[in-house]
Amino acid sequence: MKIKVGQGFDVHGFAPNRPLILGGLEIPYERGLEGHSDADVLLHAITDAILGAIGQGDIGRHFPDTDPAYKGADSAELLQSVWNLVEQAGYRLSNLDATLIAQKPKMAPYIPAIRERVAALLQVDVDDINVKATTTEHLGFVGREEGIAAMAVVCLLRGE
Ligand SMILES: Nc1ccn([C@@H]2O[C@H](COP(=O)(O)O)[C@@H](O)[C@H]2O)c(=O)n1
Ligand SMILES: C[C@@]1(CO)OP(=O)(O)OP(=O)(O)OC[C@H]1O
Repeated sequence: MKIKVGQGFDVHGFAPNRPLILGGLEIPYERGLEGHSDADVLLHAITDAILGAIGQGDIGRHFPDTDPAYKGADSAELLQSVWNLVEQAGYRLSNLDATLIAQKPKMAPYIPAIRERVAALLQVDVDDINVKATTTEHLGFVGREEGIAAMAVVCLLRGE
């Protein structure tokens, strides 16, 4: 059996008058994240982890932030198009683990729905998806509530 592992990391700064989109869901909060797309920092980290696992570079190579086609893009659609590459290459998901690094908002109430949403986007078992959150104990840009970071690790399998 072939095993491939990839990791992803992304950061977006907060901006006023934007919805906060995380894991493909709108999270109730007073500010959203700035970006060329919908700025879904969690799905961007997951997308980069998947691209890393299959040796296909990064999200910016596939969907450049200079391309007007991706202005306001739905990051869920970007993730699904990258997942198609995984399936075409004959890989399936072993498991995916992601961390949201946010001082605010409190993510715990939304984590189950985000897990379900990510599993649905990839058409995988929700048990193979884990999403968690941590603060930085008020330290650094996250601690100053200037933005949100996300990390993800994915493990893909091919063959028996
Ligand atoms: N934005 C966040 C950050 C954290 N949580 C939950 O709180 C727990 C404690 O976080 P610490 O950073 O103080 O270790 C963490 O394990 C998460 O369950 C959260 O819901 N939203
Ligand atoms: C998703 C893309 C493309 O719209 O734009 P952003 O929303 O700015 O996100 P980022 O994580 O900076 O990089 C990937 C981009 O190419």
